[in-house]
Amino acid sequence: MEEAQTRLQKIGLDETTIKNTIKGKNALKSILQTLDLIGVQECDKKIGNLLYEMSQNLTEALDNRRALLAKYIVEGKITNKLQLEGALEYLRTHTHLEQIPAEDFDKAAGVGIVVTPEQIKNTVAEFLKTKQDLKTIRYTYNFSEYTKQVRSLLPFAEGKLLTQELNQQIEAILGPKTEEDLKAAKTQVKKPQQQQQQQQQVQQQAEEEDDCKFDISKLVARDLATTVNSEQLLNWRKQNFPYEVLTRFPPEPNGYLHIGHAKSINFNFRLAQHYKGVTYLRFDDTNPEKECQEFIDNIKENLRFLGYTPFKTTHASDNFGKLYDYAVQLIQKGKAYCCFLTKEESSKLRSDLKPSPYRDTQPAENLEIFRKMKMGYYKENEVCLRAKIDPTHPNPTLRDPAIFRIRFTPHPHQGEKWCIYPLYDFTHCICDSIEGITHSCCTLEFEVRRDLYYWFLKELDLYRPFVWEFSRLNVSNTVLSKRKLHHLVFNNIVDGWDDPRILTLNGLRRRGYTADSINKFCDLISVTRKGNENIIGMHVLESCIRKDLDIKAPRTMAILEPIVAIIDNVAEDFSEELEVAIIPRNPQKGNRKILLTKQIYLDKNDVRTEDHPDFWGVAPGKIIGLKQCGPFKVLSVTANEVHLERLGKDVKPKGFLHWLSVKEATPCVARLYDYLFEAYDPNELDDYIKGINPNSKIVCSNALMHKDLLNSKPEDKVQFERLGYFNLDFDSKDGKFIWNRTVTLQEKDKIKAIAQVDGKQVQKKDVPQQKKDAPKKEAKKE
Ligand SMILES: NC(=O)CC[C@H](N)C(=O)O
Repeated sequence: MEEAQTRLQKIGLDETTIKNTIKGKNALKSILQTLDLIGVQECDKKIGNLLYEMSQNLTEALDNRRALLAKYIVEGKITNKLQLEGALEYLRTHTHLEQIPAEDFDKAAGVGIVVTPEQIKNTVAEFLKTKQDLKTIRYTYNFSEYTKQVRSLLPFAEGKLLTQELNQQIEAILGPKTEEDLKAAKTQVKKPQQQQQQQQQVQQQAEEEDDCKFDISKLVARDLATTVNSEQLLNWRKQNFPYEVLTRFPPEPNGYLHIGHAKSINFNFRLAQHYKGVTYLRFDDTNPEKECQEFIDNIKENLRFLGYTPFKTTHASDNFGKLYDYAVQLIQKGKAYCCFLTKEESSKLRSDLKPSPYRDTQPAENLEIFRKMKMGYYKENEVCLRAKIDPTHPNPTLRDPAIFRIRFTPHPHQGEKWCIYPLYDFTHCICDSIEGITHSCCTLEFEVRRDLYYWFLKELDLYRPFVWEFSRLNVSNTVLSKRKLHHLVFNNIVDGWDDPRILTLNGLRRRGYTADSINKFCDLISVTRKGNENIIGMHVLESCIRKDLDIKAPRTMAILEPIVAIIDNVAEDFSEELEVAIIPRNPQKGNRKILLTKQIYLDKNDVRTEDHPDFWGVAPGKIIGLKQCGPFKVLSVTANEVHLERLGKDVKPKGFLHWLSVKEATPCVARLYDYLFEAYDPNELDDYIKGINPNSKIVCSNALMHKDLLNSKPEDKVQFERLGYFNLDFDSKDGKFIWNRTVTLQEKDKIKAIAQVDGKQVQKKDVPQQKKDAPKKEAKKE
């Protein structure tokens, strides 16, 4: 490993990349293979990074192009990531070519397009002429927006040069920053540290644009440039579909949707909307053994929940008749044959790159067998229909893949009509084509299948949509693969498909995630072709819901583990009505009333019989605050009772606790959730189950809530002060209230590092020791 590290250092990779590469075994193998292939020991950082990027993007199908790409990089023909992406894109769409035509390839990779400093200068100058308000808004202009816009004018220019030039010219126009400018910047962002951070982020973002983050317009432009359809086919599409952009979301109804699907839904719908086009929901229902109505209904419901209305809902299975006819056409053309090999025999031949003995059966005979397959004449697996492509092809998906097979299983949407079913690859492209889809977007695992997709449409002379793959979503501390989710559900490791700890859309919804927060998350992570290995931290998702609920969720109080407290210095029948804002940030939502009485409940977690200097909660002799009603002195504490004395308002306690009057408290249950996996990336473990967090669910059965909540309905959301945001569970009925904690008020790590007591930062030592998942100290001042 040390040797690997030195080698990666010598090509100028940064330490984090090196660390991650060594961890991800495949990543390391790939870059070392590249270096070995071209015999490079040491090189410029820029070349090293490009070689690295290239190696990470080589799929199996492109492995034979490694040398070509490496040569272009080392020779300085490919000098940035945008060019590299162009080159890769070309190779991906031309895997069938043995020899790559240099001229076409160079064009695709932008070889020879040198953007001179002169050009950059002129373009920036032209661009700034269009910004007439710059002199008025001065340095408060939107840096990231500006960068993005110039960048789109000169896509092959080097990012850094471009931003440098932009900064220089702006300074030349505005002159150096005046005191006024500095003030304006300060009022824009309050904390200088935050401002700095933001600027850094923007800078980073601008640099990352070099990574060829595809935005929607680039995607469409590329489509137009590479369009391959004949005029006739384009006309056919134009006449039948009035939308220039038509996308689809094509789930197979064999499971529940998760956050990764939300990414795809969000992308497909937004892409179409952007161009005033529409999106279909298509059930990719070719496998009746795994599909059922329950999943179909659930997918529809999830789309509704997320706020998307498909222009049409279609079923691949509605095209079974057409697919049958297309298969007949292929047979007639001599491009498909019936194959009687067993599964084992055929996979052996396929891995040995040998042809099937049935490959040369004549079309007439194949037609007859295929007709008999449809009539139910053969048994399951006795025979299948295969496309006749190339048994020796380096891309295994092109080695005479099966396209129709026999299954005597009724279909959830077609009933008993069919006993032969088309397979995914054959079905998907034809359905896309029939539906006039312009952009067929899917995750990168499907990349190897793209050539096959194009092959069918070419042979059948059908309109060809543009296929574009994006990287799959990975989120930390959880798993998203269908197989792993199935395992968790069927082994009762979680409580069903809607367990609030998993990221199925039903789970998220039950946890209390709103559609807005999920869509916001999808916007935030954006859609790129960058490697499938990227993991988005769970905290990103959590911060989306926190922000959303901060402005939506009414504030109230609850107690997880009650203990009675008595205020000694007030009368037996004392009661004081306090009026407080429902959502402090949103005064329009009005006020709520709470009652302070002689007897109240506190949370046991905030109470100790013995004091400790690090502790600021309830302990004998302490001064504490109660939310909304000021300071109290703790007179005594026993295991089940606290005595307090109310103090005058001029005393300033360190922290404020949540409480409930015994007159206003009513029973409820609170479920506190934590990450389902302790491991950041459970997929990396030999056995991902070992990464499970044993304390991911804690149920507080004796909790209390304010009685105002007795009218709550499932899916109502509240903030229990200091405890977090909670969602009323679907199981709440017959007077039983179950609250699921959606998220704590502060990020896990931050809770550990600092705590703010009513707006004031306190040192770490002031923070009480917290048990895992114990109620956390509150972050924000209300
Ligand atoms: N091309 C694709 O987007 C693949 C869709 C496929 N039905 C799936 O659910 O994974």
